[in-house]
Amino acid sequence: MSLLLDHVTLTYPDGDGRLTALDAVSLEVPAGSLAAVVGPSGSGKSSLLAVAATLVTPDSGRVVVAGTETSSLGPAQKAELRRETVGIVFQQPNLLPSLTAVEQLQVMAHLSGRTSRMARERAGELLDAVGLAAQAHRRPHQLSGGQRQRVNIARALMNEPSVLLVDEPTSALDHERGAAVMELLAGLTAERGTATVLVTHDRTHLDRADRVVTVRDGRITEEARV
Ligand SMILES: Nc1ncnc2c1ncn2[C@@H]1O[C@H](COP(=O)(O)OP(=O)(O)OP(=O)(O)O)[C@@H](O)[C@H]1O
Repeated sequence: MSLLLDHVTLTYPDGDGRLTALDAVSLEVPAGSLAAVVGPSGSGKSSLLAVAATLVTPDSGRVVVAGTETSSLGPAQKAELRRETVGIVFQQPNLLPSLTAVEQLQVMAHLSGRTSRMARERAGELLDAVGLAAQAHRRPHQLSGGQRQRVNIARALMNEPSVLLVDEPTSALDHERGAAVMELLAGLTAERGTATVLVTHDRTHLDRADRVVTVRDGRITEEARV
């Protein structure tokens, strides 16, 4: 299931006028593919992710998440769609300090009404997939920054999302750990068939993306393959 933004325009109030954060942006990300979105600060990257996540409603244009056209959905339906089909990896892991890695993942599953057994099995499988099987019972302060980011990624995959939205995943990591996280995201995208959008201003790891698009002043342009 893919993600489609079709001529999406988003404006914010700006003094007496409006600031155009996204200007007729179109982007289609097929299942199993990773699109990197790069651009300078203030270009509209976070706005693009927020619209794709259905957290912000655009002024015009269509946002189709895993086959569901979102413009006619109410807030509760959007929340349900997000819970069921969208995984979000924020820049800062925002892990709960008192919970172990495996518990961070189990919390997600409980929120969507899965049984404890299903949650435990899936959490274990995902921690293994991100290379943290041995750290499953560690709390955030017992993990490195790179390991915390891996827990963050595994947590976003708990509910088997069709669409994975990732915000600056490598910005707090050194080069080697950043490269490993990108490698992991590309691998998970292909294995699990997510339509992944990764926003970054760090151009160092873009070779792992299937495609790279640039946002500048709210407009999107496709780059030649890196
Ligand atoms: N809630 C808001 N209200 C008003 N203007 C906003 C709001 N959010 C973003 N903007 C403006 O919209 C434009 C795009 O911002 P956005 O955060 O999407 O860019 P960005 O590329 O993610 O930047 P950064 O890399 O710094 O996070 C900027 O001019 C920003 O100031």
